[in-house]
Amino acid sequence: MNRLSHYKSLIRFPRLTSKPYSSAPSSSSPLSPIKMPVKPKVLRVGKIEYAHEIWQKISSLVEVVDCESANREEFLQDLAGKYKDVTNIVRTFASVAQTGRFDEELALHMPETLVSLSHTGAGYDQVDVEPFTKRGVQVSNVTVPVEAPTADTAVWLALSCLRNFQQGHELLMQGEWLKKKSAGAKIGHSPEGKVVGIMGMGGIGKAIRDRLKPFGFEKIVYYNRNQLPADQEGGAEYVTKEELFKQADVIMISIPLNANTRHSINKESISQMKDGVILVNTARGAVIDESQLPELVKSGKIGAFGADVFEHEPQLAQELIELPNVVSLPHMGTYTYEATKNMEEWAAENVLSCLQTGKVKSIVSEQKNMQIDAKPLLQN
Ligand SMILES: O=CC(=O)O
Repeated sequence: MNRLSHYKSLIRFPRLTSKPYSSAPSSSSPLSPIKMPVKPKVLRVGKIEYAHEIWQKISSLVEVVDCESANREEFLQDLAGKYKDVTNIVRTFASVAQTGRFDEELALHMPETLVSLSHTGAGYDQVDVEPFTKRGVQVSNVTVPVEAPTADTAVWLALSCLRNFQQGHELLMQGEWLKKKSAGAKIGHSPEGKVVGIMGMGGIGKAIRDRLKPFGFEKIVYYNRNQLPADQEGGAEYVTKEELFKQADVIMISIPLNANTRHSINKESISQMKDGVILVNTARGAVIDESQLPELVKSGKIGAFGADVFEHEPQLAQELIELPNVVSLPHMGTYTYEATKNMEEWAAENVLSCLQTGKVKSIVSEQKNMQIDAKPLLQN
């Protein structure tokens, strides 16, 4: 018999009202169960490029629909219409162009049947977790598959910045090598004697640390909300943020974007850094107040800036990216076949886990204490 015909009652949240949260439980309290029979239905928002095998499996178990809403307005309408009974949503980073951010407004329009929202990426700043928590919706992101490719990108940017490789390449393309009989770029620096400071020692920060170690930097220091247990520090030294700013010649930014970190790297914090500091950002553009960067790079306070992410991407501050000591990439941190496939599979596994156990596999940190009355959506 088709498993779809067996469905289980789910923990649910209060019905929407004009003040939907007034009686909603907090993230640390149990959700009030409203029993409701639900037939699992997964909504995919954004294109699946490579993870076809696992989606075939999910499609054999439950109904899977692809979001066809042309824009946010239509999506809001469709959530009350053709998507009114979805139980799980999986979304991609690029789909923000289709639906806009998953903010409070979207959370309030989500169907009551929704159990989980899975983001296909590490950084889930496009999702405001709190309103989804208040509605009892589990939010998951992708962790492990993102770490190595993002760290590779960070290392490439750091070396390019240290050695002025981008400037050398541009001069070569302009025929300057032949004319000048020398590289023509500003003389670079070796890792020798330099201190690396890693801001944010999560999975990506650790992967950056491990990749930079063999290059021969003098020391790697890190700042994190909490010091890691000694066996996880991997030879990096825990310091305060101020101490990191004071010591580091190369600062690798690997912190999530949220209300606390937005613009946390700004003129004031940069003034605490060494003159000529190299800044590398593979996190999110908006953790830096980008408007202040051109002046700081031109003055030499920032020796070089390497970035895979920009505050208003894909819109770019032309004045910034045209500077010879700014190395820029169009958000390519995980832009490989393998990483994309692994990330898509991880997000799909979150959906599958929720269907089979009632719990997503990698819940976001804000929801770690959320009590989940896990009931599989699928009967085994
Ligand atoms: O930017 C990439 C990600 O957040 O995974």
